[in-house]
Amino acid sequence: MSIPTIKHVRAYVVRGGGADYHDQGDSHWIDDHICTPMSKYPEYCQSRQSFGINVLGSLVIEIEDSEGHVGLGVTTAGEIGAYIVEKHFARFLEGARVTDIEKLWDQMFNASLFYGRKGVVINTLSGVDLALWDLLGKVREEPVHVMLGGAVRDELQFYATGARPDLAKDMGFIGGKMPLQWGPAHGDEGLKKNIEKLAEMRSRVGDDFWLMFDCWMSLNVEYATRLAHAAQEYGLKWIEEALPPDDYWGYAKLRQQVPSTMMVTTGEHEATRWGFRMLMEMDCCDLIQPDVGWCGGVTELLKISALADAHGKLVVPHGSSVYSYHFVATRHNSPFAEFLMMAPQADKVVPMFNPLLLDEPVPVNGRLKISELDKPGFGVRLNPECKLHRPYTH
Ligand SMILES: C[C@H](O)[C@H](O)CC(=O)C(=O)O
Ligand SMILES: [Mg+2]
Repeated sequence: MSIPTIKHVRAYVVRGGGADYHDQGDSHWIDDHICTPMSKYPEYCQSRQSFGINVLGSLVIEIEDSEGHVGLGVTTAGEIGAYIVEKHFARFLEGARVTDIEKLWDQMFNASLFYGRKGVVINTLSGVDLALWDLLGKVREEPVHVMLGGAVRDELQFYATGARPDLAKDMGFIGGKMPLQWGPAHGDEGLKKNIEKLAEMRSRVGDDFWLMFDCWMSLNVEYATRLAHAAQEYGLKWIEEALPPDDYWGYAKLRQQVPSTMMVTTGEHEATRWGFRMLMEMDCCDLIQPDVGWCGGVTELLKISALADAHGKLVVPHGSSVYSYHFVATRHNSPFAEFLMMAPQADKVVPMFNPLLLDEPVPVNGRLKISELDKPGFGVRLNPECKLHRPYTH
């Protein structure tokens, strides 16, 4: 039997939505006064785009094999990522067999260790890894979830992230995660407004619908503890990413201090098995949220998930649409998935990577049948109407 080899690697940049889902137009809930570590500067408080949350843009990676199959991966890494793929990672990929995913991951990681480890370099590596899994699926004519061992359930169930949990409930989701709007810089008055918002949502959705706060790295232990206790009365299910990702010590303390009925979650800005090992061994949280496009790709997520399983932690990946769904379908310790509401008013279901991908499945009534994922690879293709820019070649 002959195994195809990788012939060409190409990296493109695209603006406006896609993998960089913060790169939206005006009047979008995702850029409307969300609390961040930059909120202490009044000039960067109202809009995350004002401090550059959308500065990277989407990175699109195509990996073509000797038989003409093309694997596609996308992530948030823009032009920096395109440079790394073309000028550095391509040397390992071209000429390798399409099955060499584990070895290629190791080579890309170790070769970039001196400037990488986390952040945009691992985002880039993740995007390449997704393209490799997509390519292998196309060669084998199998969905990624089949290659990962097969689905353990018939359908996925989703909670929604957005400004309108009440509308998410009407759309069939099991819960709604709201961005926190006020942080320590806004004092007691801000904390009161956060709780008022939660109370209002609780009154709209009733007792049984999950409500969560996404704090996007912006609090400190003291504030997060006070917020958690004040939110207990309104049944907050979890407090997410309350602290900066490097504050493992703070997370460990916070987890001890929140009400016992409330989960502490984090991990969307964490990367690799070593980063997650810190979160787990220090008992920082109850549920981890790796983003498959940022944590090291599917190859690394499998290791992170096995580690989490052994520590009794749930794994509910951050966003990332089909790239998460194929994984969540196959894991017992990933009982549900996230859906990020990309409609500007969070009032309807729009594909998360809109407009970049075609054939991207979306939840219907808060659920997605695994059979919707039964296509080779990740089952999505590039929208030809999106303008791709290839800033570097090799
Ligand atoms: C809403 C959050 O601030 C962020 O944009 C998305 C996120 O952290 C999540 O989906 O989780
Ligand atoms: Mg989050």
